Amino acid sequence: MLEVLKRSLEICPIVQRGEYSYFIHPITDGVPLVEPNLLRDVACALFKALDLKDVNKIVVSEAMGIHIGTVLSLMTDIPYTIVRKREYKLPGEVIIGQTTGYSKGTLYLNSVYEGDRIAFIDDVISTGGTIRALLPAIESTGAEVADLCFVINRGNPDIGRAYKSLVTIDVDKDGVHVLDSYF
Ligand SMILES: O=P(O)(O)OC[C@H]1O[C@H](OP(=O)(O)OP(=O)(O)O)[C@H](O)[C@@H]1O
Ligand SMILES: Nc1nc2[nH]cnc2c(=O)[nH]1
Repeated sequence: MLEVLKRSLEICPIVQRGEYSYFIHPITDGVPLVEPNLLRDVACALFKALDLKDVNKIVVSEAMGIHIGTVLSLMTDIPYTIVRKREYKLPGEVIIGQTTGYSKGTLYLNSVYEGDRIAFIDDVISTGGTIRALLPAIESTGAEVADLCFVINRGNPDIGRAYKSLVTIDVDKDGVHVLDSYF
């Protein structure tokens, strides 16, 4: 398990965004091509790694949490909501400031309510800025984040609580180096 993910990371291209070495990978970018066997590898590992007991909703973030949220939802029959970069002004919408290693923006959380037990998944964690902003926003609704798992962990940031990652990587100008994996 995770051999397909690890191999795909070791061969993925890097581009410089200023000082930031940005890896380009099917799970985090949708390019190069998203191969079905990679999606299956990731979906099965997420399903095995996450504690989904009594979880009634999956939360993912736009854009690249969406394909992994879709496959996990299909496997588990648990519905999911997407934290969007667009405002809807629906009742209960939570507005969240997002800062990553290379961008700043605003996110909008909908469809999470008091009493929900949430599994949060995302394609990558890097500075942890996004999830540090998202966790209190989800909890402000009265929901509980039961478990959270990132497919790729680059940087291993402290987010104030335990979290899971399928693979931990280091990135430099030469490429991606896989340091650790959950399975
Ligand atoms: O730990 P952080 O430094 O906050 O980085 C992680 C965030 O970066 C990526 O999203 P991005 O904002 O690039 O949006 P995208 O999914 O639309 O590419 C990823 O999906 C996370 O949400
Ligand atoms: N694709 C991609 N997404 C990221 N999100 C945070 N860092 C990165 C990165 O280096 N590559």
